[in-house]
Amino acid sequence: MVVPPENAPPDNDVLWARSLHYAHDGAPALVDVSLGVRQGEILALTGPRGSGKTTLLRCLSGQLRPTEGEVWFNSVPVHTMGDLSRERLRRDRFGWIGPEPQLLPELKAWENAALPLLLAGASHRAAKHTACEWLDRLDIGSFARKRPASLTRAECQRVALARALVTVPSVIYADEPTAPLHRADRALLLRTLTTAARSHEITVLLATDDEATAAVADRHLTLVDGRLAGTGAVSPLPDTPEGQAACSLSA
Ligand SMILES: Nc1ncnc2c1ncn2[C@@H]1O[C@H](COP(=O)(O)OP(=O)(O)OP(=O)(O)O)[C@@H](O)[C@H]1O
Repeated sequence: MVVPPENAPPDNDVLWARSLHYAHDGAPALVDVSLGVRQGEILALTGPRGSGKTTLLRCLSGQLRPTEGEVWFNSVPVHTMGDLSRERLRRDRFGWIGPEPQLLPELKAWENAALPLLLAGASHRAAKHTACEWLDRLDIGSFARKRPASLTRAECQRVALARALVTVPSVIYADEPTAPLHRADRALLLRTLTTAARSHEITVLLATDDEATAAVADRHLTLVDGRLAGTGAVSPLPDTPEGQAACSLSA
């Protein structure tokens, strides 16, 4: 029998962090943050501007190495991984969408959306097919051959969402993804994100300071000055095995 190490995280959390600390140039941005997130759970990270939401997402996704503390993904330690392994993990298992679409201007919409697949070695044809399917679901299939300069900001943000979803990642980190959008565009983006998450059991960490956006989540955690300040269920969890399983916090 394999005995798990004493300090290993619980098996049933897809993402788990213990006592995270992070300082930007010596200024603390995260202080002693611990959390666990179940597969398929949509977790809202709320809190005022500057409270540490982005820093936490970046630590959990392996973009930043915490100053102290641990991050585990599917019982694998991320905080001790080398740079190459962390890059591969982010490319293959994680998706990211931020407040700005950050598309490559020289690439067409479908090429931007297909990038993670192309970088992972998928054939051009297969990557194009999958990317165009996601663009269709986001109602921008007809713009697949356009470049970002000829798209609106909202359309670019949908391309960025397609890029985050195209590998059907285990976890999507969504950092204020609706911030640049008007109400109708917000609703479509959130609906697509949550529908995809529910149907593919993708875990979503959604950082937002907008109450309406946070309301799509199963649970929320609030950060204040880099510390966890509160937690709660946003809406009743669905009456499914995934829904029943989807809640854990060790703060
Ligand atoms: N690259 C950086 N260099 C220096 N300080 C930073 C950097 N990024 C963030 N900070 C500081 O760290 C703290 C947490 O910022 P962070 O962006 O994580 O918070 P946030 O809750 O996501 O805020 P916002 O909603 O404004 O994005 C803030 O005081 C911020 O000024």
